[in-house]
Order: sequence, then C-alpha cells, then structure tokens
Amino acid sequence: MANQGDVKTEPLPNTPPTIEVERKFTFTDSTEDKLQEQGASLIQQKTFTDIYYDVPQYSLTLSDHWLRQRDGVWELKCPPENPTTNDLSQVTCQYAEHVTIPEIIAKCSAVLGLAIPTDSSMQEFLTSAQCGQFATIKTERKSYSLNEFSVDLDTADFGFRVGEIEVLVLEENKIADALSRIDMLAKTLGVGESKKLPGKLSAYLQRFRPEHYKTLLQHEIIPEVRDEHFFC
Ligand SMILES: Cc1ncc(C[n+]2csc(CCOP(=O)(O)OP(=O)(O)OP(=O)(O)O)c2C)c(N)n1
Repeated sequence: MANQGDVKTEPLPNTPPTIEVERKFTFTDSTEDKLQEQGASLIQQKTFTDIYYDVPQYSLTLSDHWLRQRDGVWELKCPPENPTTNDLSQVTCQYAEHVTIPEIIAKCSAVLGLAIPTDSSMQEFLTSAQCGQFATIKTERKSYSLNEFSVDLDTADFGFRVGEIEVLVLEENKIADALSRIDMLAKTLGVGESKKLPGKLSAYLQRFRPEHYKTLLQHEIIPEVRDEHFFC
C-alpha cells in the first residue's frame, strides 16, 4: 500500500494531453476591475521564465510545435489531432500540451523526421536533433479564476503585455463549446477583438529574431505583430 509520502506528481506516460483552448486580448487597467465585477478571484501572482527551442531550419515552429522549458520543466504545445474549425476558431488557439519526456521526444522526432529513441534524455534528444535555444522570456503573471475559465494577465520583460482567457478540455468534441463560452466572456469583459492577437513569443521574435519572425509570418504560423502591441 502506498504510504502518505508516495504521491505521484508526474503525469502517467499514457495520460491524454490536455487541450488548451485560449483567446488572447489586450488588457488595460480597467480589465481587472471588470474581472472582479464578474466575480473573478485572483488566485496566483507569479514570475516564470520560458526558454524556447528549435532547430536551425525552424522546423518545429514552422510545424506549429512549441518546445519550451518553463522554470526548467519541459513542455510541448502542438495542434490537437482534430482541431475544430469554425468562425470562432479564427480568433482563438487550440493546442494539445504534452508534458512527459517520451511523448515530447516522439512528437518532435516525428516532425523532424528523426528516429530518436523515446527513452532518451532531453539532453540526448537536443544533441541528436541539433536543437537549441532561440528565445528566453521572463513573465509576471496574474491569474484569475472565473467559473471554468482561467484568465491570465501577462507582462513580459521586454515591454509587452497580453491577456489570455483559457479553458482546458479533455476531449476534442468539447472544443467548439469552449470556443463559444470564451467568446461570451470576452464580450462581457469588453475584450472581444475580432482578430487574433499575438502572444509573447511572437512579439519577442518580431523584436529580437526578425528572420525567424518573418519566416513564421510568411507561413501564417503566427499573427502579425505591430508596434502598438508593445507598451514601451
Ligand atoms: C494568437 C496566436 N498566438 C500564438 C501562436 C503560435 N504559438 C502557439 S503556442 C506558442 C508558444 C507560446 O504560447 P503562448 O500561449 O503565447 O504562451 P503562454 O501564454 O506563456 O503559454 P501558457 O502559459 O498559456 O501555456 C506560440 C507562439 C499563434 N499561432 N497564434
């Protein structure tokens, strides 16, 4: 029998990936007031650092695969196998998030056309795939909880801020419903912009990695970043 100290904090290898359905928005000082009026509670305020990785040909990001270490923990965001496509999916993102090393190596190796054993360490994978760091972003995040929604207000260390409404779903047939519930909340908060807004990494690339940014923009992997998206 497991004793009380024998708590597993790592997901099991066959855990299905969580699907994040999220919509970005520009926030102002009044956004927090509106959130609180709707009954949202501030659940966390934290700072974290993301380091993103790719190969020199940008093959992972060109395939919409985002490999990162968040405060040292490996994560891979990639498109779900059956994304939902409708009017609302034009302003919203859907990503499956993988957090186990064998799954991350399997997914990335498949994109790169490499046969790297899934029991390799991440360091072995990075070396075999010639994968290196291309962005480091420090973020201050305020996280609000409102019913089934998480609402994050992020300020990145290079003068960029972005809000995000997120719902986690466990099955792909729940994505369409999540899209419309997110749309309703965005309208209630007065942040229902009709275009997809860039996230922190897109803004970072536009500012610090122009060649990578242009390549992803040309392939319509990321939305355009304009100067007005920065606050300094
Ligand atoms: C609007 C939009 N944003 C990003 C992309 C590309 N992209 C997808 S994932 C991705 C990596 C970063 O994801 P993002 O949600 O912006 O970061 P963050 O909020 O810190 O992650 P979380 O804490 O929510 O896990 C990118 C650039 C896109 N195609 N469209």
